[in-house]
Amino acid sequence: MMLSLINRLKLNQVLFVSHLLLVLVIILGLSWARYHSEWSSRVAHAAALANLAMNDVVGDISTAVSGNSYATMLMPSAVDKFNNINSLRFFDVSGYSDYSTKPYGLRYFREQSLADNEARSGKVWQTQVTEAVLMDALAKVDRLKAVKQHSNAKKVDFLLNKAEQNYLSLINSFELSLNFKLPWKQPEIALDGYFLDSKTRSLHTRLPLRNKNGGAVWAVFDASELYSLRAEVLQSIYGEAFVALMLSSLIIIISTRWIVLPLKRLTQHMAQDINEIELEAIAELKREDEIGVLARDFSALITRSKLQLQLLKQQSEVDPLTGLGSRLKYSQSVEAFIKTSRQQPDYFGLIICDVDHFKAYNDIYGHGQGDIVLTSVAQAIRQPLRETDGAFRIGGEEFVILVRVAAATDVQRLAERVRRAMLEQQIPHKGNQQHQFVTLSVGALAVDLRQFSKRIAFSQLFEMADKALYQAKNNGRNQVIFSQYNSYKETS
Ligand SMILES: Nc1nc2c(ncn2[C@@H]2O[C@H](COP(=O)(O)OP(=O)(O)OP(=O)(O)O)[C@@H](O)[C@H]2O)c(=O)[nH]1
Repeated sequence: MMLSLINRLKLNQVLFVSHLLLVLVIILGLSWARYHSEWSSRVAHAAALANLAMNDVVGDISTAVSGNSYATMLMPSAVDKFNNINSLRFFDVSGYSDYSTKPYGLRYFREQSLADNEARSGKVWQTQVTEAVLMDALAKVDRLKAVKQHSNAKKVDFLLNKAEQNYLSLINSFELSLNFKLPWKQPEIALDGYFLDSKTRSLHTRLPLRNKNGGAVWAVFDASELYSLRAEVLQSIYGEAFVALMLSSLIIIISTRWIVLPLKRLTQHMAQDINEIELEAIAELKREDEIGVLARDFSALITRSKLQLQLLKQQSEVDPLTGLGSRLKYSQSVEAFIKTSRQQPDYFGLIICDVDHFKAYNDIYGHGQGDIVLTSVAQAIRQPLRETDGAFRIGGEEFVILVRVAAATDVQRLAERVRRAMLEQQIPHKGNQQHQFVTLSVGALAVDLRQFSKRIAFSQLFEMADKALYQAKNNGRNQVIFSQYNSYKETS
């Protein structure tokens, strides 16, 4: 199916389609590579900017983790600091305090990004709050309340107040942890690495903590701004690819035409009749490339063919035995002969000569000798003719003379001279008992071209001359029977 489709295509179509496919593959490949590198570098740049913005916050968090302290991180000023980081939506801190083996856990989440201009405040909470921790904090409050009943010391008031605050904060964190559902899956990324989540359009980074026991901050940023940049990148790449495709198509069209047009012109030359081909008009002959070679080979072939045709024509127009015109030449010349004759107010003569008893001659003297007689007949015919007259051997021993003369009797006179010229050669012919020499019977027809009707076909004129010849044979041979078109006379 595919193969038959390809076979049906023209050369220029194949060239165009194959080049276009090649160019398409190259443009797609280059565009994809360019998009990939551009997009990757933009994402890397966005991740580096996000990490830079987190730098201060990571410092604060590291200090808090080091001292296992949550209070500073839960203060409104700290939350403001987190809120001020452009596009930060979430972070999760996991690490170990430097002074105890307790795990440290803190989370920040801001519902809406700043991208839609709604600067909502985020929430921060502790993540390692278990019921046991809550019970401990409540027990501490109860203990301090019991102490307060026996003491009015200000320090007890302060400690009780702090314990109550801590308890409330822990309850708050506990509830937040219970109710919070992560909108993202935590990706597996190395420290200082990043990951762009196309589904949620968010950029994830993982930053190391700077305290002794270490830990990491997983931060999530809103990436919608990055995606709008991607649309710009794509648009510019599409634009460049389109321009490249248009330019390439133009080049393909020009180069295809450059190859195919000369071939088309060459085939047009080839389709012409060989005699009408003008070799000088073939511009491709001057080309240096393969088309030039093809054109020169074609030109040499045409020249050779023309020469051979000319040779063949000459051979087919001449009777090889007698050197007179052949039957083919006769049939080609006859109409032209009448047409030329009709331009002048004179006579057209058609003379048919036939060797008498030639079969007998061949039988007695042999075929080779018969051939010599035929050349002698040609000689006898040629003698009285002018250059403008035509003489042909149209059959074995049958000859035709076409002449133009001023008077009808000139045709008769000419026929008579031929007959006599043959007789005068005195070639012995025992089979021609009446005359003893080789003789000719002649049928001659004169046509007055002023009376000549266009409606009469040349074959009818030939029939009339042939009838005269038949009569000459019947009357005893070695004689001329003369007739005229429309009038019929007889001489001997
Ligand atoms: N030698 C030779 N003979 C030829 C050639 N072409 C034809 N002939 C012979 O010419 C003879 C013609 O014989 P016919 O047509 O019977 O006529 P004819 O014997 O001349 O008798 P009439 O025409 O009635 O006088 C045949 O025997 C042919 O073989 C040729 O090229 N060379």
